[in-house]
Amino acid sequence: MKRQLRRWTKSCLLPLSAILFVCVILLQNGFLLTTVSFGAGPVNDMSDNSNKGLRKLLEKDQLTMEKHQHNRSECVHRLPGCIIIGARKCGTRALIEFLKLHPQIISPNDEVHFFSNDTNYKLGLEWYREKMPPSCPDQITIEKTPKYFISAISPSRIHRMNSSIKLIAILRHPTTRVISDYTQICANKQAKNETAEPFEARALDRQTGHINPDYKATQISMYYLHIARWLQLFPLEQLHIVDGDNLIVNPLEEIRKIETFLQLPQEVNPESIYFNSTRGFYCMRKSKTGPEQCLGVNKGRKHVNISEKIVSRFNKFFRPHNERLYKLIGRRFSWR
Ligand SMILES: Nc1ncnc2c1ncn2[C@@H]1O[C@H](COP(=O)(O)OS(=O)(=O)O)[C@@H](OP(=O)(O)O)[C@H]1O
Repeated sequence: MKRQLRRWTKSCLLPLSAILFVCVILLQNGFLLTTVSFGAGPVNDMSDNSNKGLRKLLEKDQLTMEKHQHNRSECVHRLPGCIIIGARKCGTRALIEFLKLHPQIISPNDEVHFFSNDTNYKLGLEWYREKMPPSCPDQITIEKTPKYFISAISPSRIHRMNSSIKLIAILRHPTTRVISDYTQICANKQAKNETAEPFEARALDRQTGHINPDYKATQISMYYLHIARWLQLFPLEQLHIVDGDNLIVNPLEEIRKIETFLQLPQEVNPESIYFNSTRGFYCMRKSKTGPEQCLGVNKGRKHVNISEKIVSRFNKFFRPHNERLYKLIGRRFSWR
């Protein structure tokens, strides 16, 4: 019996180890193939994403590239078909960068300040057109200058250029916007080794302690006043308002609404927008081989500390302005 068992073990052990060996080789090859086919490019950079996401992105990019191929001579400098008018510190940069992920959206890298700046405006529309990157026939050029939002002269100048142009405004909680604005002023002062005046000195009336309505940052957040000026010339259907607070937490939702507004197909690939936990914001990957890109450190700064008492005074101050805005645009925001 013992001898029989030993003979059986001997005869089985050899084929079993051979099978095991082959399995290990196959497994190794399978693993290597996976790494090679999805591993090209900056996989190591994409800490927040899986290989599956990258594969989808590569496939979609390929299809999109084929669909939007153009003869170079058709692509020329064109005036914008849409302008992001502001408001400052509401997420205008993030918005345009996300929109540029769409193959049919093209935009200059810098703010042009054409309609809000008399010196630039005097240079004429040809100067402005040249500032736009070349766009192909199925593309729309979008320019963004947050200053237009508050500039009294910009709506009529834009209207004169193109009365059917599409406009995008982005708004966020008005008090948060004021604090973000003041935080930026402090950071700019600090960079020059200077100190900014205390927030209270700028934002509150020295005698009464009430909100100072003449403080520029407060004025910008009185959205009703500015939007009303735009709507004197442009119909509401031509103005899309982005929820800047939602853009921070759900950028794709806001981008989809803009694709609809601009009558573009939904082609911003969800895999190209992802949350970067180190930055605490959504970042993007602009091309299949490009690295991940987050906005600069001047976006998403830690806000200066403003007391609860002053914050609630601001919230109360903005309430009637917000209500007037809701009535004007037929839509509410969840600003408390
Ligand atoms: N994805 C992403 N990454 C970084 N920052 C983001 C993003 N989405 C929205 N935001 C918010 O954008 C705010 C800055 O707004 P703007 O770009 O309009 O500022 S500026 O007026 O052009 O200086 C900035 O405001 P602060 O947080 O107050 O700095 C951000 O909150």
